[in-house]
Amino acid sequence: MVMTNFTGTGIGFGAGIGCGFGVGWGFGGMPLNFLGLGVGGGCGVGVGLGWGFGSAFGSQYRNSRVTFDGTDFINKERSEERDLKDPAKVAQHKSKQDCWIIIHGRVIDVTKFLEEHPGGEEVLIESAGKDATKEFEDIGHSKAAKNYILKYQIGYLQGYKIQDDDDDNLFTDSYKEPIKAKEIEAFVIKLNFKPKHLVFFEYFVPFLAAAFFLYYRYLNGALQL
Ligand code: HEM
Repeated sequence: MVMTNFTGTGIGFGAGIGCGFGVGWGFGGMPLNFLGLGVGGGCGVGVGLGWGFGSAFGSQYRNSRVTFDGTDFINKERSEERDLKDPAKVAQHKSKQDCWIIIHGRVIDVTKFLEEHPGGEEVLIESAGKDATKEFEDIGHSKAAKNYILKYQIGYLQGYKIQDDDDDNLFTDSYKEPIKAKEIEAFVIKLNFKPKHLVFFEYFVPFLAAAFFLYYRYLNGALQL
């Protein structure tokens, strides 16, 4: 789970004066956004429910699934698994129920991809637990196939040497700068970043609006006495 800032229209409880506009602090945006600050229109004096106009700023709950450099990281735990794999350990995953293969030094868990593979599951199972770089390249797989490799990659093979003759940038570039778990964490932390002025809007302005409203009610009462 990560928190991100959002902007969007929203519904909020707002204090309105007369038949005019009021400032509200409530829910904004979809889905599951909260603490939004919006401007709402409402009739009458008092606290009412108003539809937000314009922009609302706030915090948003979102799933921790992030896409980075073309790769989906389902969650933090999975990104931490992107470590170096011992070849002996890889070799143990050689069944249909648990099928890992190595392509260009990347360890890929293709168990969930077996049925989806256009070339059939048999060829993948035959190479299970082993390096299938040659077989993979012999077919002349497309860029889409290489993206699948990034998607299902769970780590790198221990002791694998970066090869200068990798002829595809998709792989060569990533080898030179493999994505490490720490970088992913930093990426997520950046998503959390909330500018100071948003904090001001979220907390100070609603209290200010409430204070104005109470002052207005107080003046009204005082004048009637
Ligand atoms: C042992 C290694 C592999 C062999 C021998 C192999 C074999 C094949 C063959 C024969 C085809 C052609 C099917 C056809 O056109 O009828 C194919 C297509 C395909 N394979 Fe593989 N494959 C291997 C590994 C992989 C891996 C690891 C992935 C991705 C994780 C993958 C993804 C694809 C995709 C997406 C296609 C569709 C055509 C394309 O986009 O290139 N394959 N494969």
